[in-house]
Amino acid sequence: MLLKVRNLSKSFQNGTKAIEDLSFDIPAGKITTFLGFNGAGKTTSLKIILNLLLPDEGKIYFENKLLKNDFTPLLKQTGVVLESARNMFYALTPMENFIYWGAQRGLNKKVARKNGLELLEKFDLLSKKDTVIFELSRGMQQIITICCALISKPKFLVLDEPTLGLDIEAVETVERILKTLASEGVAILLTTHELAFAQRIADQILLIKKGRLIYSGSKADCLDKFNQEKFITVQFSQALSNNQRAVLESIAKIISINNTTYQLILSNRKNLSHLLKFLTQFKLMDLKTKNKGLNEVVDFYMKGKNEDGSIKSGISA
Ligand SMILES: Nc1ncnc2c1ncn2[C@@H]1O[C@H](COP(=O)(O)OP(=O)(O)OP(=O)(O)O)[C@@H](O)[C@H]1O
Repeated sequence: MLLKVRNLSKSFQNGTKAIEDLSFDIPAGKITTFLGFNGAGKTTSLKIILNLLLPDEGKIYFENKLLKNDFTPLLKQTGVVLESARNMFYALTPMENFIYWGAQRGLNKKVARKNGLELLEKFDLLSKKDTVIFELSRGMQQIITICCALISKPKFLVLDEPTLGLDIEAVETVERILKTLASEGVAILLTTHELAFAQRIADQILLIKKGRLIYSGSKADCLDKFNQEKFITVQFSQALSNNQRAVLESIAKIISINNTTYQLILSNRKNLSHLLKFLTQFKLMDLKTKNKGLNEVVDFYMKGKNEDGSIKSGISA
């Protein structure tokens, strides 16, 4: 495991308990997405990991070594993109920024230039190497920010709200870049409020509520467990008889009927073949199934409700 966080807690002087007893792992080659409402404790956690803030309690292990007072082994291998404009010098070109940020990381000009050129080429921005940052689009600026964070080829990349203010195309580019980096073995930890982006990009999810971790695990497991119940909408060509309805009800729960359209919940996947067999005797006008996404998962945990407003399914955190 690249990074292990154990029992992290932090309160501020004004009495705010920002995080409490957080434990999680950040593996290499995966994108871990930190989700939670404003004030949940995401930035505080990132700051502690980056040694910008001291925890009251807790331990951090990097490559299985406990970091005590010296975070250098972690910081040397970490690139950071914070949610602000302070990641770059806007009056300088990408190449000048690479040389500056490279020097901060102990790289000489030649190596910084070489690494910078490689990154620009990889992310299709070679033609902008000598354009001042001010003159680049917001999306390009964000890519250059990520390149600056990657200048010394770190194993770990931390990004706070990397898609904030970006248009769809730029979000897609950031997504492609982060997925490429993860496939090359970089461990990525990012915060985001954009759940559709998180759903596309996350391998792992950390869900934090009022400073406490309420879900930690793979996105696939999380969605799979959450989708044990299948939501199915069937439109028949004509209304069902009472008998037919009773048979349908013995297979799936009918949650609403609108003319010939039935909304069903199938809580047991074994009943799927029974349902399909039942449906083959009818002329169907439409059939839809809907999987719950991360937005429903977050709603369930954060607001305590699920799709139909009740709390009756989900996973235990
Ligand atoms: N320096 C500080 N002094 C006092 N309280 C703070 C300080 N920094 C953060 N907090 C409080 O700690 C809690 C967690 O804040 P944090 O910034 O970590 O949340 P967040 O999840 O990153 O929120 P956002 O999504 O808005 O960035 C909040 O209640 C916040 O007001």
